[in-house]
Amino acid sequence: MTRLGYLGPEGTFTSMALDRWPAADGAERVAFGSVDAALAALRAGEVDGAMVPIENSVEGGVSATLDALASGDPLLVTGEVMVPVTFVLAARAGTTLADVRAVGTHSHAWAQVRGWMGARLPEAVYVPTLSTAAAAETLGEGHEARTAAAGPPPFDAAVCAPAAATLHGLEVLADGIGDMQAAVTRFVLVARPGSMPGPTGADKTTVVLFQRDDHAGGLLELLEQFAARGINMTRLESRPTKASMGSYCFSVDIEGHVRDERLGEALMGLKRICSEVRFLGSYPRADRQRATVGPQASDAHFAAARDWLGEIRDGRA
Ligand SMILES: O=C(O)C(=O)Cc1ccccc1
Repeated sequence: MTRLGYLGPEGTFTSMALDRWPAADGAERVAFGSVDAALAALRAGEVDGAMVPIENSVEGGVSATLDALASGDPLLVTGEVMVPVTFVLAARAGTTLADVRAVGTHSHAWAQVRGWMGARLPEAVYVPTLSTAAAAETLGEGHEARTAAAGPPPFDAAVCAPAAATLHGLEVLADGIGDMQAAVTRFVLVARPGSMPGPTGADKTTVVLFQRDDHAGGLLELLEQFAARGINMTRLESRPTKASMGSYCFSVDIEGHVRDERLGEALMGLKRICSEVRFLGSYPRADRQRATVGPQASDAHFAAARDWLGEIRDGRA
């Protein structure tokens, strides 16, 4: 049976992403406490795939995921899932808003309820937890008994999904507390290199680019490889390589599949000018939106240009 890891426990937004992933039907779900743990288990062959958060429409990239994919044994993104995120403030029965002195949740959730917290609980102390559902679980009935934790939970309320509050028998003190009601998180299904989904016409490709050296216009040179071939970018982030202060790599999502001519040409261009190009996969877009292809950048245009060059080289033109 296929084993799929995810950032758990049950009730996280990541578990909801797995619910929406058709291939997860009938698979064994294995919860991990962190993105690093899930990806380490995948690299070690303990699971066949892992669902992890990568990007949020309010807070941006999930650094733990971007960094874990940018280094270590190669992994491939094989699909993406979008999940609308709505947050509740949940607590043990009998707790009122006035009792809440400390709030536990995942750092990405905290960043998305900052406005509500500032207005309604400005004095509340933030206690980071490994996931939103882990915070809810800590407040859940019997937690102390199950974990032999000494003393009460280190917070009075959790910011989590409504389902996590229900799962752990918590009362909802406030719902819809996200600062942006339309917040969406993007999750990716990651696998060990092997089979890659074929092109569908509505694909995304993820790469991490490492510059050869630091010089004026360096980033522009990388981006020109996409611009010159009519490739649209959907995400660009710089992340520290961690080697030294000021050393960055660029994590990029582009529209299209590595089998598309324009993408192949761009990746070859990048391979020449970068010290390393880490290919992290081509996979169908969650919204099935077809790629924007710049003028004269279709496969047919590239094929015609290659034929023309071939004729010249062969002395036929
Ligand atoms: O902690 C969770 O529930 C997660 O799945 C990570 C997360 C946290 C906040 C918004 C989206 C995903």
